[in-house]
Amino acid sequence: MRVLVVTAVPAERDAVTRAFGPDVRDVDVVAAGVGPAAAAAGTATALALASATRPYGLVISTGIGGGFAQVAPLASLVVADAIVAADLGAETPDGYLPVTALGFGTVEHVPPAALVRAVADATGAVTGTVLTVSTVTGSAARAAELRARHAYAAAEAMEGFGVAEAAARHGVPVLEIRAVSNAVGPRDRAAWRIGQALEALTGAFGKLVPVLRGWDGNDR
Ligand SMILES: O=C(O)c1cccc(C(=O)CC[C@H]2O[C@@H](n3cnc4c(=O)[nH]cnc43)[C@H](O)[C@@H]2O)c1
Repeated sequence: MRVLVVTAVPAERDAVTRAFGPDVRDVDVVAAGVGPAAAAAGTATALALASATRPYGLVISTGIGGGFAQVAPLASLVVADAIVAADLGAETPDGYLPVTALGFGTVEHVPPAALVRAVADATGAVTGTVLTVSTVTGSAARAAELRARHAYAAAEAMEGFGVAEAAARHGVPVLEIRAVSNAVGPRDRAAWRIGQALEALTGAFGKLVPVLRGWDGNDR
């Protein structure tokens, strides 16, 4: 099965490809850019091009991400059992409403449960909701607001929902795997551990190859 791995930046792409030996041929890794729009555009382009020759059987959104400290500490791994757009909606006097409450589109994509379990078992990743935002959370109040709205939120990043939307448009299942570089909350760049997170990403993908090869595409 052909697999497309989508990261935001080249450093994440390189961390993934470092995990692969010369025998790994059916995995393509692209750095599509930061944020949901760039991720969706890059993923949709790659899927469309491949559909004319050898379509992809799976898309994986991956990279560094913020961890909700209660469940995902620094350098830990998170695999999404739900990929949720956390700021796609409207601000109202009664609080935030997702676009689904306004009668539009979707705010959640659900990866194949059997594959999520296999990835978690193989990598030791925590399983939970990964939130996609367009603005990195920068305060404890915002982190608490997100956790109150998404009780199973484990991580926050900026690309997963965009990748998942493109994958859904092409009928391809999606995963999101994040390596925690920082805690979701007050902005403290000195506390970010991007290098350690990239090392964890390489370690995770080194363990994923047999899982991906063994997955038959069924969600059970
Ligand atoms: O606060 C800052 O100045 C700052 C310092 C370093 C990186 C950033 C980013 O905006 C990184 C966004 C990039 O990395 C992913 N990412 C990593 N941690 C988080 C997070 O806590 N919330 C959302 N996204 C995060 C994201 O997927 C982007 O690709 C800012």
